Amino acid sequence: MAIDFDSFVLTAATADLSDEPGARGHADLVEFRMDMADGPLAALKAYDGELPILATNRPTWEGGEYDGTDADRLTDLAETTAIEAVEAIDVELESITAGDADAVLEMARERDVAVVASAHDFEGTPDEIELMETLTTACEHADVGKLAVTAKDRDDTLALLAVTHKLATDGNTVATMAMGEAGSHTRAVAPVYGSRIGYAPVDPAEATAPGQYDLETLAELVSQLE
Ligand SMILES: O=C1C[C@@](O)(C(=O)O)C[C@@H](O)[C@@H]1O
Repeated sequence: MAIDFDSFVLTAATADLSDEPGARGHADLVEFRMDMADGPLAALKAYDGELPILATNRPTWEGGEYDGTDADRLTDLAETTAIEAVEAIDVELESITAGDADAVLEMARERDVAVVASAHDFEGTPDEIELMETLTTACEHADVGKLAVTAKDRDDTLALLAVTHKLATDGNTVATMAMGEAGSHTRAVAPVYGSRIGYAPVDPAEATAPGQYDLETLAELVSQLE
């Protein structure tokens, strides 16, 4: 597998691959938000940047912008695994547990592409037991289990950090972040507790989730806290 997540991977999230040169100085990986892009497969095939790619094709039902059928969405995602620069893909945990993602998972495995199984809560932060269950299930199905919640206060962020710490110290590869203003600091702090992916836009005006820092700021904060 070309990319592993054995240490923290700073990821520049974008819908425009021409952002990549601006990300090189700080990022290890580019998350290409196919669902927010025009002609995403053609853009990926034409990509000649230096950073490897994590391909994400987020549906509207998981907070993204892809509003076609799930079968088409996952077929497009599967197609990206044949592209040299694509070293990881993001698959929604809900698609995985429903059995809808079997073909894309199999393709990724065959082509040695890493899988991030992701779950999002755009409304709030479930209790610690539920966070633990969701993230554990995500870890069971993929190389990285990812959980993004929406924090309203410090109780929420602490619960997320506690679960991150528990699962990471048990040997799981996790990525966590709390969205929203109250959660911003977790983007810098969660890596200290074992989170292995941090997402940030190259251009702060183009954030892909609420509460993100820009790439340069996140790079600086994470390196200071290490
Ligand atoms: O799932 C995630 C995490 C994220 O939502 C965040 O909060 O940084 C940003 C998304 O681009 C990415 O796909």
